Amino acid sequence: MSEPEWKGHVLVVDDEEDLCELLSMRLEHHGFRATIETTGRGALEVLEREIVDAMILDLRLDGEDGLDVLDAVQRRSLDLPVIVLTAHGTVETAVAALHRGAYGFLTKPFHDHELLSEVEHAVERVRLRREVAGLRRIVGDEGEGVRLLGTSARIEEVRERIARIARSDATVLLLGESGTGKELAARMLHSLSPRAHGRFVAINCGALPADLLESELFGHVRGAFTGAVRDKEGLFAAASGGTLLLDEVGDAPPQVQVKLLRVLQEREVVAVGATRATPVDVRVVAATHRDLRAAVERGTFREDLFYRLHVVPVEMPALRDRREDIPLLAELFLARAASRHRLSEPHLTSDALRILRAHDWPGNVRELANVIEGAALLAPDGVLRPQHVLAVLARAPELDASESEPPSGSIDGRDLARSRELLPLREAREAFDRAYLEEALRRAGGNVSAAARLAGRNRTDFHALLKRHGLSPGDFREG
Ligand SMILES: Nc1ncnc2c1ncn2[C@@H]1O[C@H](COP(=O)(O)OP(=O)(O)OP(=O)(O)O)[C@@H](O)[C@H]1O
Repeated sequence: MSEPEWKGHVLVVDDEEDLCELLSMRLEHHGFRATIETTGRGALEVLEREIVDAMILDLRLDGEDGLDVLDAVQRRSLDLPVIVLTAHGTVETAVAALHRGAYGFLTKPFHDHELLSEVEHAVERVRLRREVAGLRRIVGDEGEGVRLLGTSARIEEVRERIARIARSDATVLLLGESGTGKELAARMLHSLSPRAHGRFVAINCGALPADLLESELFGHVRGAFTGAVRDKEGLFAAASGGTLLLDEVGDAPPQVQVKLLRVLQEREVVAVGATRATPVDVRVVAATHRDLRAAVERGTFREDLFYRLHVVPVEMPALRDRREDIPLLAELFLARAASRHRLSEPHLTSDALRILRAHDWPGNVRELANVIEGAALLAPDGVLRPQHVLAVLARAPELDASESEPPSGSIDGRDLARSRELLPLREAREAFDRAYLEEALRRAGGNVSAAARLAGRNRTDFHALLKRHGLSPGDFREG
């Protein structure tokens, strides 16, 4: 069953439980989902695991300084509007809160309409900010999604840096693990640069044998080698006036490294078999997930090329180092999966979100997008629950191409146990059992007796288990 459409999610933090209840009832009456917390710590935990659109914070919490809580909240969620509650006659505290970044304040006692008007404005503002962060474009609109999404300080820094360096023609080196968005960053750089009207061309330097890569990059003349029956333009020429991304540059073979160095130094290319150089007008962006300095030390990467490329390095943060972006990205990838697979009312439960936040994401944003899409397909009603996420995570090795673990079709508990933030054992067991039962049903094509045999249980027991987990064998039958 999906939850009703809320206008926004408001976190109410006050040590007076009665007031919390009252506020929450009023908010819910006006279409907002409300979550109550009575301590600053509890509030921070909610922000860790859920998407919150606005927060109402009493500055006088039992044993805690509300302003400290405000600071901690802002460090964690930069864009969250916080409305502070102050007692009558403490305007100074309210002003101090505004100076420290609070969005607005309400003085007790306040009217319903004051509360609503503050909350509505705050939610509207956060929506706009998130849209500005490029969020809207990704939903059902992948082709044009050339912005790095996220509201964490880390990704905002990267976005700002890219916007700043886009104007120049300097060579940029994008560093970061696989799936962190290096190619997307390169596209964004291109689209913000004066070369945006030119072409963006990308090549993976690790995917082709040396000779072929060389002729792809620099072109060749007729007769340069057997099979070169006519002149061929290289990618440096094809990207003229635009941007060329040398992806996985750390994997470029030595003979190509020499030639790349020459292009960067001389700004001209010599096609394979040619005698004359041709000038090029290309901005070069290189990307790698390797530690290039270490490669230089090992002697597998040229030091002179390293310095040429390392003019403007940009480090793409790993997803586990900006976990606060996970809820937002997850919601967006879910919306995207739902539009692609025509799923109605997609929704992520807070328990599922907790698992997503706890996972280490070796395959970064790409892995998150894949896991969400996989889980969305497992969730018949579009509501992503822990078992759907866990079932996909359990067969995740194929998601990260750089990991060499053999793919496995089975569910194992490592993902549960590996999570930094452990689930309570009971919840983890429940989630595992459910995912296991689903997998058994899937393998048995919805046939209960066969699934029970696979699970080593008798049919009656197995039926009882299915019932307990609300699973219906019919959902797993072909067609
Ligand atoms: N911040 C982000 N916002 C939205 N989508 C993102 C973000 N980062 C990555 N993605 C998406 O994740 C996927 C992987 O990103 P991308 O291909 O740019 O990573 P990469 O670092 O170049 O990976 P690799 O090193 O494996 O080539 C893409 O579909 C990309 O659109």
